[in-house]
Amino acid sequence: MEKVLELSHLKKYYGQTHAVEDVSFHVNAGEVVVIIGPSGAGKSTVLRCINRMIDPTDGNILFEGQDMARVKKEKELKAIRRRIGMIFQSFNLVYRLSVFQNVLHGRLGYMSTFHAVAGRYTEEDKRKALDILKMIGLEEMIYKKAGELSGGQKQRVGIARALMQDPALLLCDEPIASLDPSSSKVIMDQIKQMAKTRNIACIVNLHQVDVALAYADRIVGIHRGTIVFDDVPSKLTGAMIETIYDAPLEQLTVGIEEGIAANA
Ligand SMILES: Nc1ncnc2c1ncn2[C@@H]1O[C@H](COP(=O)(O)OP(=O)(O)OP(=O)(O)O)[C@@H](O)[C@H]1O
Repeated sequence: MEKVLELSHLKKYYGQTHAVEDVSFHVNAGEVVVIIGPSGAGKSTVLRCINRMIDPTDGNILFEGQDMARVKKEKELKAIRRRIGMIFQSFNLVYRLSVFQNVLHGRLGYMSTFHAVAGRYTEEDKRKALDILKMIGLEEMIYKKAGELSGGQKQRVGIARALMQDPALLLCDEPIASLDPSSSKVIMDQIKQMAKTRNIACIVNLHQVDVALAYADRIVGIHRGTIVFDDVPSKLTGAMIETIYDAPLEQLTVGIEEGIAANA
């Protein structure tokens, strides 16, 4: 399998706080890797280091053969980031703009500053946006303002925007944290389907262990900035969940019972 991303000894320190201590793992094309861990374990920090929203303290971030950690020029970063889509808990849409315009924003990284500012998208980009919106079941919403959609619909627009980038890697930071269970299922189904049909490597940060078990090809468990588990879902035991969350199972409320039942 083709390795899309490889992290080696990634570290991120904020003064005395070691947010990420020594993280190494990889993601293959078409694979869904779910990162779980308690609040403050370092999950978001890992994702934000990968696309250099924040600068790592040390380590390597090999993406499509290039070390993201060593790229200094903004122009080079912009070129690499085109191939990394990001999906956020808070959607990060422009609510006063239409669904269609929000989706087209996925092409901004490919345009000159002049064309981007003027909103000059090519006919091909517009066709592509329409195709993706159809695929994701939102074609009837294209002229609606993004702010008028439900949470689940907003996140589908977020997915469509990421797909417009033709990403090799998709980073999803708590994509279902603000959604109800049925919308969560739709979003997780679409992320998984995208990974498989378009051969995109996906990293998904999640709080819900049951969802991780249902959707992950591999689960990475982080505890205090360090990886304590990296394996297929069937290997995640109750004892390991206690280690990751540093608490007895009965005190945990992160979809543990459902998760254990699914793995029993
Ligand atoms: N900008 C920052 N300055 C200082 N400390 C930070 C900063 N961002 C994160 N941290 C610290 O780094 C650690 C890891 O935070 P991070 O947000 O990555 O955790 P997380 O696992 O994503 O948590 P959650 O599930 O609650 O989002 C925490 O101790 C946090 O307080």
